Amino acid sequence: MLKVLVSDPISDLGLQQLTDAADIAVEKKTGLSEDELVAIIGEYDALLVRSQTRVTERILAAGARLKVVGRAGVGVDNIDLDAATKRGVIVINAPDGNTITTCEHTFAMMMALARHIPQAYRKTVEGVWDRKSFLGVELRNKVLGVLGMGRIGSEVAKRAKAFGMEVIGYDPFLSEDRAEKMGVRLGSVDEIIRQADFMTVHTPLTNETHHMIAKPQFDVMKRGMRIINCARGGIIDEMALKEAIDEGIVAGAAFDVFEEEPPKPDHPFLTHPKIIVTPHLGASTIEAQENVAIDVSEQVLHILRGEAFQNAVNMPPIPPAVRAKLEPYFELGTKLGSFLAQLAEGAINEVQVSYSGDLSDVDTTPLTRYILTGILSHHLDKEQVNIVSSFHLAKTRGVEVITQKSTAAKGFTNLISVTIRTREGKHSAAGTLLNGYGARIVQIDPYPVDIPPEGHLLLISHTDKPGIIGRVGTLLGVNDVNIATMQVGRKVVGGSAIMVLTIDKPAPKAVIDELKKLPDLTDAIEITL
Ligand SMILES: NC(=O)c1ccc[n+]([C@@H]2O[C@H](COP(=O)([O-])OP(=O)(O)OC[C@H]3O[C@@H](n4cnc5c(N)ncnc54)[C@H](O)[C@@H]3O)[C@@H](O)[C@H]2O)c1
Ligand SMILES: O=C(O)[C@H](O)COP(=O)(O)O
Repeated sequence: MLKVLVSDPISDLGLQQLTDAADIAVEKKTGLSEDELVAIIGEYDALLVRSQTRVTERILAAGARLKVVGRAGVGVDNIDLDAATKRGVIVINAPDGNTITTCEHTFAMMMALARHIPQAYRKTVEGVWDRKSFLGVELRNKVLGVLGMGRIGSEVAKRAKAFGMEVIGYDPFLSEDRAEKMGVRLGSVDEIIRQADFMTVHTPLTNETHHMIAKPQFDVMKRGMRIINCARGGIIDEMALKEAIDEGIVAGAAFDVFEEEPPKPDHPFLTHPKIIVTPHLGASTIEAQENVAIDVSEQVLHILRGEAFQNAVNMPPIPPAVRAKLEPYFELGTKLGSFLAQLAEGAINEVQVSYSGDLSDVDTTPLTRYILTGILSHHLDKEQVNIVSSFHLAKTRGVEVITQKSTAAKGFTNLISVTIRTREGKHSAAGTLLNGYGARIVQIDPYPVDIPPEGHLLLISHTDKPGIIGRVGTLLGVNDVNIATMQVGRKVVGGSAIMVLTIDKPAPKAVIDELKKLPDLTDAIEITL
């Protein structure tokens, strides 16, 4: 008999496929401590959780029979994915089941914010009939900025149109075509903060999105904006938001999620008259809870029975012979992907990968997955992008993936060439493993180079003219940016050229901006690998 432990409140109806299965015993034990879970997890083949149970390395280590952890919801930040991967435990989630529910909560928050409903309710039930203090605003004819146009953001945009709002959306994966079909104006973060009357965030919390709305953004924000966060605490800097409200820049805010959950009792949002809050209720409807439980139960059943499954967020097995051949290239592939994602601007439409030489005689799909992981991790939630999910994520984001093979490798024994196309243009990079010398990037766009793919790189596009290297070196030196190595690549004398510097620590943004102002320099981009 296979045993499944359900350690958080999960819909009974949604679990029915598991409870009805004759070969599976489902046990519900909620509210257990880590020690209590460690003590019993050894008896179970599957563990089902929401966001309350923290699935730690200790729990995974004690799960001798554990084959799968199922998350009835989207975020897997409560599960130690690395530990699960190391122990061969598959982690799956239910990314689609709570999209509409969370979108509707966002709208509930937006309307409550526009009409001061929680504040008015409180006064009314306290016996005060106050019809003067709660003058609201209409949504109609207002501009809604949506940061993150994935599953939830897109649904919010759709509903906003029905309310007569103009929607500006920003998402690195939102193409002009898709935006046009949705009736959404494609904008930048800057355009949204300067133009929107309401702004709602629907991105994962990543290094890039952490505090993406903070003091510098509030300083230039359209006065009177109303802000909603039903995604993850930390995307908006909470303290900077409170100050912006107190200074009259922001008219009000509605938050379902917090940097620390639950927030401390003295958190200023809990008593602020212009901020409304809910306790992470975005996914809490009967329907969403049934949906996510159905999705996760179905996949757990497949996994326990050894059948094909979807929505795994960690590693799948790779045949040993293929792994032996490809493994040395996994890191190079990921770095080439990450390099290009940082270099490219705009929504990615196509990724083209070409394998030459030694690599052409095996199934390179796992390696392509690593390259895509490198590309997608730059914009999506790192915990959700891995070699299992990367193809699926690329497809759902409208990114076409094309692979080619050839036996000739331009003088190298092996060569991986990757080209990314966006609506702004295309960029390519090629890498190889040099016997005894490790990984190298050997081509960037048309320019031959020889760079180890690691650390902090500065890519400077310029015109091939005397003096430019000196000017760049002087500016960096004056600003205490130490150059470790420097290379220059060009196709023709006096034409366009590229300079690649490795620097010991990241250069401040102000220094990059200064670099861009130097004569004959066309662009400067910092890349961290
Ligand atoms: N409050 C809740 O209970 C609740 C419920 C469900 C989901 N969520 C959260 O909502 C968020 C969105 O969920 P989803 O299902 O729509 O995810 P999704 O992956 O479908 O969409 C996220 C989008 O954010 C975009 N993005 C990444 N970095 C960005 C950046 N710097 N600027 C703009 N866009 C960026 C991605 O390209 C992606 O399209 C997640 O953080 C999820 O955990 C919260
Ligand atoms: O990531 C999610 O799916 C949401 O944040 C909901 O989490 P919950 O299952 O704890 O409500």
